Amino acid sequence: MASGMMVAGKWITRENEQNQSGEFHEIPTTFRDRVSTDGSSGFKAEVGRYHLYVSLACPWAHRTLIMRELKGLNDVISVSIVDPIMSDKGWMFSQAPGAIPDLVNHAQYLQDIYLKANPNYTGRVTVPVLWDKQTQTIVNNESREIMRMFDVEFACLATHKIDLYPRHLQQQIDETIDAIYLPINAGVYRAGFATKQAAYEQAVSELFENLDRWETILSQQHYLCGEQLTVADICMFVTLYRFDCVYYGHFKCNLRRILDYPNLWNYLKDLYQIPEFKATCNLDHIKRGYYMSMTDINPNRIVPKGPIIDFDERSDRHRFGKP
Ligand SMILES: N[C@@H](CCC(=O)N[C@@H](CS)C(=O)NCC(=O)O)C(=O)O
Repeated sequence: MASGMMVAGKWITRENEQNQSGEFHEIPTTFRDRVSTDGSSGFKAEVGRYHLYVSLACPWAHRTLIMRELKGLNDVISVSIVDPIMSDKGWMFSQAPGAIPDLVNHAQYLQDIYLKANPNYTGRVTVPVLWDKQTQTIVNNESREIMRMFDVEFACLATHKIDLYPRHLQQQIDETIDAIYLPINAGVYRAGFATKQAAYEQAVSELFENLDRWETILSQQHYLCGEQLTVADICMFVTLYRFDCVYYGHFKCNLRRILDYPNLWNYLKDLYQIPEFKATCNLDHIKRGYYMSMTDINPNRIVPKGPIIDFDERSDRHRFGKP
């Protein structure tokens, strides 16, 4: 997706992440500290201390925003939203509709934040980023860990007492998040960024086999881990929400649309209609973010007008009762 990365604190145009077989591989993130309720990790959960940098286009960042909304942490953790279109220096702050400039560090580019945390930084400059205003550093830039921190470590400061990682389901939730990651969440990218036919076909086959499997599971239960909404559903939602508008066309994931799966489609609408989910959804940022930033696969940067999808249409998930 990106145009470049940092090497020893310098921005360079990045080599593609495909290997010899044309398969796409993610480079792992590097800031892996942790906020804790009691501060024993060196980063205590406190009101106003942390800032979250996100892109509304990015599904990984989207997960953390949903968690922040669902927990009622909006007054505890401040947020900046980058411009939807990636610049040739990576993510950029702007006054674009739906964007929120960096009022904490007054940076122009997200790379400035990484450099502030580590002037010799080597790696990708990705969202989400959780920034500590007190020690002036990045605590963590891995969405799954940030979600967990918001849910568990910030629970004492949260205004909504919802538990999205309940103790009795933890193992099942972790297994579910792992199970959907490679074939579904990353699977769409593996298909979209494949540079060899075989790599593309492999990714698409695995993706749809897994969507078929979850379609069956969701015909029998309300959520991925049973009758309770959990963090695993947030992980699934961010991919399903982008699917028909972006992944189907732009990433060639076109065996079926989510609209063609009765259970996945109703599950998606059901989640979207939860106000805290809806508040984080911005199809304009998503469509322009993907179609205009990824010029390798869409060189003319044309953003399609459609499809027309009514995410507000009534969902049939009430048949499982109230959550
Ligand atoms: N493992 C990371 C992945 C985050 C990620 O890949 N973010 C993308 C946007 S969707 C990004 O910022 N890419 C910029 C780049 O690779 O330079 C997470 O889950 O937090």
